[in-house]
Amino acid sequence: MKVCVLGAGSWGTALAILMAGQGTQVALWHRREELVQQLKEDRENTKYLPGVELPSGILPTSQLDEAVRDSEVIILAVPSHSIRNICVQIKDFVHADQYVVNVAKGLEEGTHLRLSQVINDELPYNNVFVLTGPSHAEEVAKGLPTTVVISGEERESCECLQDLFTSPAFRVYTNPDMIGVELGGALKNIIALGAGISDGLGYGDNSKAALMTRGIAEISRLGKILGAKTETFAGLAGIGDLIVTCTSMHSRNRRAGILLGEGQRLDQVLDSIGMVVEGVRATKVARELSEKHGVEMPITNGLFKILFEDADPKDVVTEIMTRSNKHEMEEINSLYYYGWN
Ligand SMILES: NC(=O)C1=CN([C@@H]2O[C@H](COP(=O)(O)OP(=O)(O)OC[C@H]3O[C@@H](n4cnc5c(N)ncnc54)[C@H](OP(=O)(O)O)[C@@H]3O)[C@@H](O)[C@H]2O)C=CC1
Ligand SMILES: O=C(CO)COP(=O)(O)O
Repeated sequence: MKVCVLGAGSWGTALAILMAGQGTQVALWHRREELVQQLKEDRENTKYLPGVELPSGILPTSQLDEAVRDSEVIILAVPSHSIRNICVQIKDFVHADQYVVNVAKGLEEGTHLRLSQVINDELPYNNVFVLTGPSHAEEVAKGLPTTVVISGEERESCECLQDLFTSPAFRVYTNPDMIGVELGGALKNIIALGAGISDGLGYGDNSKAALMTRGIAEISRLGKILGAKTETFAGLAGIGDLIVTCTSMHSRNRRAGILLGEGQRLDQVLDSIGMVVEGVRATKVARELSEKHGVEMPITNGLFKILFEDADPKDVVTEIMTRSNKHEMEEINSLYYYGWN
């Protein structure tokens, strides 16, 4: 199969390396000609993924129409806020039989749409898929064992893409729950910012475990209302991605959180990370969704106050910790289930 990857940031480049390593021909599109020239000359993405050689099967290009027209599979690897724009740019030369695979993790600001819905809006005749899960670009590019999930509406085409992406070091599972896998990928970034803040404040492993566990609880609460299967949040696209993002120094969300916890301002933090920190926009959208649907999301709410209302992270932690007492599972299952009246 011929493939194009739109977006030569860290994830687009790593996926191109993965597929080219298996003999697939990959057009790697980037919007800036100077970066394309640098990729061609050095055979390395020194800005976004330094230290990994680009296999010969990768063709860097700034010609969007050529890259798209020649491909059977189009992989969208730009940040979530650019997904609609890239679809608008390609809609005149996309064919209905081309598969579109989104690998970005986020929700659209304003509309609250999941990214597959945004893509469907602009490319209504294409089959849309999502590839997600615990997968830092730096490790995938080095061939370190990784597991992810692919989701889409048709089982057969999902399995076909499962085969395309699978390698001995990259194991792909299918999951038909598009809503769940997309929400898991988008919402874990909020909790990862929180985990970073906790680290930046000098809090310990207990605090991080609390954030991760109560984080997946609030993700599941919102996800259930939005139509996801709660089991999905116990899988790779849920707790799996949450674990990797909250614990890894590769995570831009966690690193941004650390700097915030150390007292830096959001604009300074985003400048110094220099790559997309999806959790910031996701926090805004998730907070609006939680208000719209009346779902309690104390961690997301706290993050919103830190990011957009200049709240002191320590005060936010105190506020979260001193809410009224609760049962652990009350939001998800009836207490009768546990044998209590
Ligand atoms: N990095 C990772 O490990 C993983 C990332 N993801 C997700 O993949 C998505 C992309 O992340 P990642 O590659 O890491 O991001 P990076 O910040 O590394 O790179 C983003 C790339 O997108 C380009 N870009 C930004 N806006 C536009 C636009 N409007 N049109 C065209 N190109 C644009 C940037 O170009 P320029 O250089 O010109 O600014 C840059 O090449 C995110 O949603 C992220 O959550 C998912 C799994 C793993
Ligand atoms: O989604 C990711 C890993 O699965 C990447 O996370 P960051 O954007 O926080 O680096």
